[in-house]
Amino acid sequence: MKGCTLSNVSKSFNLDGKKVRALKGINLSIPRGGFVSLVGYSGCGKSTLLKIIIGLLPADEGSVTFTGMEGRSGIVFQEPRLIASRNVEKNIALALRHEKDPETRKRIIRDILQMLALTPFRKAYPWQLSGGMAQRTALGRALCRQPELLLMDEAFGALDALTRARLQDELIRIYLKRGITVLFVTHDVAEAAYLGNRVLVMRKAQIVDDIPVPLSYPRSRISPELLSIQERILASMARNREREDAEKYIHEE
Ligand SMILES: Nc1ncnc2c1ncn2[C@@H]1O[C@H](COP(=O)(O)OP(=O)(O)OP(=O)(O)O)[C@@H](O)[C@H]1O
Repeated sequence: MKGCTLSNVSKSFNLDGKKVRALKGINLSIPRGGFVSLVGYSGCGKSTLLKIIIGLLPADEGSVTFTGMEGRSGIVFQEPRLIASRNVEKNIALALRHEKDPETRKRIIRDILQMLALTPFRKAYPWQLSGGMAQRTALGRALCRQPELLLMDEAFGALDALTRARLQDELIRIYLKRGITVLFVTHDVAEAAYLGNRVLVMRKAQIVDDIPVPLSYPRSRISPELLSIQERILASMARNREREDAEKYIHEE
């Protein structure tokens, strides 16, 4: 299968002298061209998983391999992380430092600005942008290196509902147009179901459920099919939360 495969990936951290297990024997296949959403309660290991895939953190055990892909990845975080002294265009250009040809660089930046409706704001500085524009700039910075795999870590989590809905639709448009592969971490079950063609549920360092979303794009946010998938995700998370509470209770006793 073409795509990104995680085999038996584990990761622990030391926190105040205690070992915290962030990932435990993760096995996961993200097919090329897939849109995978990942949900789970805070601290279950979602961000660690993304950081290992993109190479920001090494795994303690296991491997990440790309088949039929070169492995070019881009990541967008919850906060846009823009450089305050650089305007939109220059923030995006930073990701293109490796591109030696100035004409190619200009063309890529122009296309990205246009695609994300940022052209009129290309000279604006981060403090002059709305939250949505700043996040679109961060998305532009990730996209200009033409990633095959786009990793999104609660990327729309800080936006108001309307801006968030708009950016979700923009992301679907880009996903369909560019044929990229997306791994999208979110706390929002409705967002996970609306965007993904598969929703993974994580609990305590492990993936415990894999729920397909067999609906074509564009989707209705309120179709009975989508709502029933949301119910299924919520039920899976609630089941896992109950198990967690029961384990805590047994432990405390
Ligand atoms: N650099 C670090 N040092 C120590 N512990 C860490 C570090 N990074 C993560 N952890 C721990 O690893 C676990 C998983 O963290 P991670 O950030 O992956 O969770 P998450 O599911 O993304 O949480 P959230 O939804 O709140 O962002 C947590 O218990 C966290 O405290």
